[in-house]
Amino acid sequence: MKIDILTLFPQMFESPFDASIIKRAIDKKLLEINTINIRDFSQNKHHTVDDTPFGGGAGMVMGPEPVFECMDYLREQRGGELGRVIMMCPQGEPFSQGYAKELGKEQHLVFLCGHYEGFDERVRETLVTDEISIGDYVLTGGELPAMVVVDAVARMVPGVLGEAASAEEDSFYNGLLEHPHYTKPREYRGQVVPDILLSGHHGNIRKWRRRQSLLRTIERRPELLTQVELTKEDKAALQELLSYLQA
Ligand SMILES: O=C(NCc1ccc(CNCc2ncc[nH]2)cc1)c1csc2nc[nH]c(=O)c12
Repeated sequence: MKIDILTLFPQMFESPFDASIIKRAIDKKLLEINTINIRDFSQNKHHTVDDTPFGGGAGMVMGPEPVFECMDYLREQRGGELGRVIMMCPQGEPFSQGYAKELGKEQHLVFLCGHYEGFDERVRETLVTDEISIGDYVLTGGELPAMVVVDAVARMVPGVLGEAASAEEDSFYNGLLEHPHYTKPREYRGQVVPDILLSGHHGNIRKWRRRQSLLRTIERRPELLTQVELTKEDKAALQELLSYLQA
């Protein structure tokens, strides 16, 4: 997968992609991430990229020229056509694991990171295929959101995660919250690991973990349960948990 990121702050992207899974994916040529400085495509002698809004009001708006010029350059670089062009913006569709899976199937993604009050509307109308928000809170720009989306999408690219992790990943898609995890030592500062996990009974361990996931989901995110297909065993466990909780 090839990823192009249009931004005013390319340097922000150096370290997050220079570590861990993403770095390995880049080294394995599964992923290529390029950043392009929108300011390099400003036509005026002061290299400005923003200006005051028509109609008045606070803040500045990112002008259309540098972005259109940059996209022309990129289109030419990429042999005439671009993949999905994703504008990061607070008004966008809320990002999700499903969205990450969908984007993980693409060969080429272009990310547009905004600043100030965002882009001139003609950018959205003409160049953008997707608009994504990473949540209902106000950040200083689109760069961190772009990093979040790139991170989640990169994990979906075949070969980026190890086989084991991706199999484990599928269990995440069952939509429940994860069960507790433990590792050595068995006892630490008086807190012990549940015996079941030391029993070696893999069937019982699987059951225990599933029940823990159900319990944790009920306690913290009950609304997730409506999207999960529950097995007979799950429903029996929930009945038991509910009767226990009501007791
Ligand atoms: O570009 C992003 N943020 C910078 C930013 C923040 C605020 C404003 C609008 N200015 C104030 C206002 N509110 C209502 C009217 N005017 C524009 C741009 C961003 C991209 S994805 C994302 N996901 C979650 N949160 C985010 O902030 C983002």
